[in-house]
Amino acid sequence: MSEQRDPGGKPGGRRNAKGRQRPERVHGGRERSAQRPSERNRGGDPQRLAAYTVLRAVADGAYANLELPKVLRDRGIHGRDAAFTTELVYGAIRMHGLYDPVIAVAAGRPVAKIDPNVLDTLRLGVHQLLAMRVPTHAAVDETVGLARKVNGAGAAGFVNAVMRRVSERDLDAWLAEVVPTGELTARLAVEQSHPEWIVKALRAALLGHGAATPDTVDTELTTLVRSDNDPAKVTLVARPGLATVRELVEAGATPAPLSPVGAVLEGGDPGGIPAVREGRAAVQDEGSQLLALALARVPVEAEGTEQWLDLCAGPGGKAGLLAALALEAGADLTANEVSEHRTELVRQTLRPASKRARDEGRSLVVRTGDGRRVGEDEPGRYHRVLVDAPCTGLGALRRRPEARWRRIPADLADLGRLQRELLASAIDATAQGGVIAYATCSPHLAETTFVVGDVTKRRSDVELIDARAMLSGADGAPVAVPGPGPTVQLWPHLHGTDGMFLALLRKLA
Ligand SMILES: C[S@@+](CC[C@H](N)C(=O)[O-])C[C@H]1O[C@@H](n2cnc3c(N)ncnc32)[C@H](O)[C@@H]1O
Repeated sequence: MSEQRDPGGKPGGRRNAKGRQRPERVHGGRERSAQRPSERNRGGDPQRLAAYTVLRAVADGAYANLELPKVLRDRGIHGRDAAFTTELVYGAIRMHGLYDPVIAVAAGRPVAKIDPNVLDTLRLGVHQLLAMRVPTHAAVDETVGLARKVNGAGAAGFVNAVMRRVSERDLDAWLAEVVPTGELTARLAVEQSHPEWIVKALRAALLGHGAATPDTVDTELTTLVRSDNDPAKVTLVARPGLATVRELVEAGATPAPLSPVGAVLEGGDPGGIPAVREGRAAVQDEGSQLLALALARVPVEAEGTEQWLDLCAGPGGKAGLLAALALEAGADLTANEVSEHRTELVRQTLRPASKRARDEGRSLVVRTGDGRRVGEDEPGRYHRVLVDAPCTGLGALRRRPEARWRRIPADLADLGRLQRELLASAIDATAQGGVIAYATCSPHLAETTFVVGDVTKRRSDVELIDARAMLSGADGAPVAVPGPGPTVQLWPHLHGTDGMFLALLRKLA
């Protein structure tokens, strides 16, 4: 959980020289306003109102990472105020697996019996009380003000009572109250706010990928699920031949710890960097960069121009890097995507590379199509094929706050079928001696080693190669990956990347 100060404070209150809100009275160590909540701050402040709006949109199916920037832009919320709103939104969504039991105790009723609109207001308030450095009086008063505006006067009284009860204890005391005793997975599910099936799946994945032993798994699992609640750093990729890491460093970033084409932006808007604005560089997780680089590094002998294929390319992050690498290598790239909308996003991403491809007489094709048909339609045509398969995204939970609550175990069955079909099609589409990279942003065994094992055991025209040997860090040294190989699993708590999986397969006769 991160700490973020309240930038706004209470409208109309006394302020110190730095513009900070001054408490009217200090009461038993807690700051309290002299007015009753019903008389104070009747409207809620713009940041909390914006956060509430995003939470309601997410409840209706929106994605926080898409909705929040829109709301911030529409309401003219910038700088520290935008950072405060972001922390409210991400924290309240991520952590409601912990906050809901707290709210239930404080309200004296299960959260299922609380109006969902009011519950979202309370989640925002509880996040301020238990995880942010917002003074108690401001957290209570502003949440009551927000409730009055968006939930009505009756609800505001209830919100006031619940907030006051929550504010009577600190985080440790609430953890002692609501975290169950017993199995670690059940404890972590509440303490670190994850559905328990995900905690169990991550435990199995740590063991199955060789990142933990039965002796170390409890410690590794605790660190891993904690890291899902830490905001991911903004990592940039300098697409080779179009931008350089140096250019990004000169714009304020620092070289990334792992990826030779990566840079970390500690603060500020990536869109303010010319290379990013022009599509020569982009925001991209370091793990994704390492995977695309690994596929490009595998030795392949091809007659004529190498043909590269990104089978599931939307929205185009890896295709953007692969296109730049293909141009550097004198290869052609086809980027395929089943959804028309996402194909358009790939097209936009590849615009700078497409221009260069045209200038150099290279082919860079972006098209819409079902990847499951490509093997049959274009057998043996490609020399390097990426299958960045649709998956549960359990390795990227820190980026998508609502994802953990949307996924259900049943998703694995449908995804597993699609993943197997896409991988089989990719193998069919690969020329003899060519290489296939199967990747997911999930470490779940059912989407990673089980898929690769099932597909490879049914066919004799493919063999696994050591993906670890193709993973080279910023200094040229191998990236340390736990486990016996030949597949690679990256971990947020070990590598600071998304939890990306990579298997490399060589096509035989
Ligand atoms: C994990 S995402 C790929 C991310 C992408 N490689 C990137 O780095 O931006 C998986 C993509 O597969 C697409 N997809 C799903 N089913 C597909 C199919 N049958 N054929 C091709 N693409 C498919 C999804 O629409 C989604 O865009």
